[in-house]
Amino acid sequence: MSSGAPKWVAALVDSVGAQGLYTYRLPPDLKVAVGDILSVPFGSQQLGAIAIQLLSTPPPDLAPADIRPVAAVISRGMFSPTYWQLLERVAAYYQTSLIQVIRTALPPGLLGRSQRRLRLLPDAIPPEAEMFLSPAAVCVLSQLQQSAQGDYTWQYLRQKCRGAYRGIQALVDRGWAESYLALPTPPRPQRRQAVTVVQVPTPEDPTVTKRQREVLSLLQRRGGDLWLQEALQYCRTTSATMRSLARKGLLVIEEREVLRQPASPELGADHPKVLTAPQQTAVETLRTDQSFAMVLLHGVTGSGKTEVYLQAIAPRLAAGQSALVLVPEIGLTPQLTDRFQQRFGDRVYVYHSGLSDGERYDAWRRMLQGEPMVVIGTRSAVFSPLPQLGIIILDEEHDGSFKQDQPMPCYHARTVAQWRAELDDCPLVLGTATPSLESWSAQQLRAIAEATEPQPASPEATSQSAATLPPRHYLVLPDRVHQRPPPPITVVDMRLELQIGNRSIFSRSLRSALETMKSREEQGILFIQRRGHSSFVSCRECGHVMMCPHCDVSLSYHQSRSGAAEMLRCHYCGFGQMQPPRCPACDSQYLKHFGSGTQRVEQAIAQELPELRCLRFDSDTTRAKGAHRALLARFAQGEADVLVGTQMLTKGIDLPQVTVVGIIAADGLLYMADYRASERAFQVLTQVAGRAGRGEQPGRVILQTYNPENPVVQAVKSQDIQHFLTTEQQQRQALDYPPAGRLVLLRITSPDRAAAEHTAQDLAAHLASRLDEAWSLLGPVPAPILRVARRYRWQVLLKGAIAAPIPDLTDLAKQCPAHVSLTIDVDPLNLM
Ligand SMILES: Nc1ncnc2c1ncn2[C@@H]1O[C@H](COP(=O)(O)OP(=O)(O)OP(=O)(O)O)[C@@H](O)[C@H]1O
Ligand SMILES: [Zn+2]
Ligand SMILES: [Zn+2]
Repeated sequence: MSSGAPKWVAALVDSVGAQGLYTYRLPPDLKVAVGDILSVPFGSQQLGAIAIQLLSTPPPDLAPADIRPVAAVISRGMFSPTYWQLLERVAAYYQTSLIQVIRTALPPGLLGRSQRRLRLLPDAIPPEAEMFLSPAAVCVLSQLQQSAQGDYTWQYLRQKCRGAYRGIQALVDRGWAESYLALPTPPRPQRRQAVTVVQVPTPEDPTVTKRQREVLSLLQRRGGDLWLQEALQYCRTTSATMRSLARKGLLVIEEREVLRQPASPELGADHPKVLTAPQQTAVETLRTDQSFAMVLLHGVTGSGKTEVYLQAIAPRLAAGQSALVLVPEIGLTPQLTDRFQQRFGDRVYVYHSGLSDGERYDAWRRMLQGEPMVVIGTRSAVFSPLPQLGIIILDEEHDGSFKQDQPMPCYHARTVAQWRAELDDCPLVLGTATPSLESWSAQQLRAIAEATEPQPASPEATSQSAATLPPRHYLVLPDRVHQRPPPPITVVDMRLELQIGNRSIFSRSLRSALETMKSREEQGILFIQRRGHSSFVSCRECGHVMMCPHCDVSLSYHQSRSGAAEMLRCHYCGFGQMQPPRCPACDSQYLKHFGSGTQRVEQAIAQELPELRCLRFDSDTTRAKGAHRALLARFAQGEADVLVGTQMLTKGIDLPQVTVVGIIAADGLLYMADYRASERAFQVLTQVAGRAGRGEQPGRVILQTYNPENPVVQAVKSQDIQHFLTTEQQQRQALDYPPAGRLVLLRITSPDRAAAEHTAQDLAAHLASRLDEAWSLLGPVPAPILRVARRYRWQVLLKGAIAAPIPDLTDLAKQCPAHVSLTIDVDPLNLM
């Protein structure tokens, strides 16, 4: 078969029924490029498709005569060429198919909902054009000529003319009409119901019940003007109650326009702040260097990194470029999004997986328009199709949620962002108070390479020369704004507390700190790693532990407040049951719970420090949409003295009135069977500690532990991050763990126990025979938790030298039986 000009195209068809790529023939005169939006026949339909790959030979399993032709090109150059290069790179590096990457990157229904239109180009049309055209084309032409704008949707033309597709193509080929995708009309303003208190009833008014008065006074405490939904949540009442208050003329319920991004109703504007000297240096570096560079912005907690982002972005927008801001979890950082919206108004778009398909689609179509905008989003937003990208910011770069564990592609948004910055030639800013070992080591490497550059390089040294490494800047914000001191950290040995007879979960220091805090009307944050009440329930007579029937993990005890139902829940699969009154194994009634969680802390406060009002901030209390924001707002407004929460507290909470941070037990974080446990524990503890003393009052942190000597605890206490990272790096080096070496994890899962095990063994044996000496094979072993949600899980870990190319493993999936699934995780973060 002759090669040369491509004659076929593999396309991604926009239909739920479509699987993989479909091959189409290219009609002789039709020019198609990768990324073009096509119209193709699919069954009896004509559907939208994206050209993925041009082929000069057809797939061997298809007879060329059976391959149907592309009907038309609807839109060219919708995505920039670098965008496709990015997707291809992701597919290659993370060992998955391009189509799988496209499914991750593109919102569902992108093409299906797109509006194909045809527009007449009247100046190009010669007199008596009809003479040159087929009847179908004549029909299309006359339809267009009769319309005022000379413009119709394809759909309309198809209804009016037989063979419309061919007719359209003929007009387009001659340059007499052009086909395009209609951009969405500006979204209709969304409307939402709001409640406003308009009248306070007199105390004598007999028509108003006690409960109704309560609701009114609660509403007034929140300013008397709320969204209905928030009001219902806040007052714990029903819309029927609200309506009856409205009928009595005490409040008004009305529809009001919502800003495109549902924020709190009263978000004001915000102006650039006068920068501190280190902020100034950082912003200047980012303004001068506009081409590709990796910038590690290492700013201690409360040093004002956000202001640097804002002022680095502003000139890019002014120059007509866009900015991409990636954050770990959108719901957890309403303050960050608010700051961006206050500064840049409606040029800010929030993009995350919580959006509906329609919202995502709209956001995409607007990005493709190329107007300068700021997109703030989670991991998958790294694929936002912004055509004029001027800067990428990855906030809290150390955060593990930038990595996708499954499904494939198991990508790390930081890695993808680096490629993207390189392809689009713009800086990537990695902001954090606790740099990841990866970013910090890369920074060190670069610094070493630069320091040795002036000498004539030896042949070996050239591979490490600064020229081959991406350009990097290291920017430090060493102090908090306004010279506020970092909060001192007191480590409390809980063993000593026990010795003197204190059995409470609060040490004497923490207790007295909380009491002082309360007397000064300040606020506090209590951190505990687990949600729920207790981590497991076991029988004191026979030792039986209550386990999840679907997973190999113990059930956690949940009781939302004292007196509420006693529940057992699985934190892996969500299974729940009532706590049995007696031990299912021996019928004893002594079931006891062990290990504290947020609910236990909340109950301990109610019992031991009853004057403290408390709010709980964990995934149980923040499940509803907007609940994070609502809870944080209640806390900010002083509705509680302490906020008790999990990991969620670590992210970007900036409240000046918080002076005390208590870490109830650091120990749970310290003993994880994972080579990253220390690094993660250090990050979490430092970030939580950083919530204290951000306002005018100095803060303090009390860290409780049974192991005060632990090096992580010591490092958190001294905040000597350079020392911590250096030691950590040496340990990784000694074991060839990342970033000194590299890992690839194969996860093999199946509902069939034996199949999972056998497949893992087969794959490992197969790999053993073909890996070169740069790689070693660990396993197969059962995953640390063998069974989750009824699937058995086995693992094979590949460990390689940092410079070794990753072996191609894409053929392994074919060796798995039908009911066994294989995930290839390159650079895994989570080995569980
Ligand atoms: N130049 C400045 N002048 C005055 N206030 C500032 C300045 N820069 C930042 N701030 C304020 O300081 C506070 C801390 O800033 P920000 O939240 O950006 O810190 P951060 O470095 O992101 O902290 P963290 O990593 O702990 O989340 C904010 O309230 C911010 O408005
Ligand atoms: Zn028992
Ligand atoms: Zn379970």
